[in-house]
Amino acid sequence: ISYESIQPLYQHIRKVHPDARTPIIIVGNKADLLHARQVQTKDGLQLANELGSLFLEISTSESSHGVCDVFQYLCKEVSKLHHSSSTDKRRSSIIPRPKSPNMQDLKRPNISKCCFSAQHCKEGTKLSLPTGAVR
Ligand SMILES: Nc1nc2c(ncn2[C@@H]2O[C@H](COP(=O)(O)OP(=O)(O)OP(=O)(O)O)[C@@H](O)[C@H]2O)c(=O)[nH]1
Repeated sequence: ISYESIQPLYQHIRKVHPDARTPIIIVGNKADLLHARQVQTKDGLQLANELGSLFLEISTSESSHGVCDVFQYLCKEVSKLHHSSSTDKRRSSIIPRPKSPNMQDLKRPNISKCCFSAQHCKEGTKLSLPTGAVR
């Protein structure tokens, strides 16, 4: 089951991105199929706790909100990282950056809005986290 591949996947992500701040969220789908559940919520929460990630259970068949929450959370976390790393760079830079945007800046997508442009995602959707979720 996919639950067992989370740990090796996590190791791979950490190896490829040694920067420990890469945001990670573990998502259990098909939460509506109660009778077919193979992973208990407490096991998902425990694994997420060990890996320092967030854990969510969603059902894509019931609504798109859960999926939106996942991407909204990740977009916000990446946006925060992006913001803090550019602030760090500005602080440590000896050579001042040009004030007008260069071509690279114009080509860069606005990651903080990547979820809000999705058809079913509403700006301001609140994340509903299960009790005991980390972070
Ligand atoms: N009941 C239910 N069915 C779902 C949900 N999400 C996906 N499915 C169904 O599961 C089947 C497989 O979905 P896919 O999108 O192909 O997912 P996959 O990752 O390729 O396959 P899985 O191994 O099932 O995860 C499809 O018939 C979907 O309609 C869910 O949240 N609830």
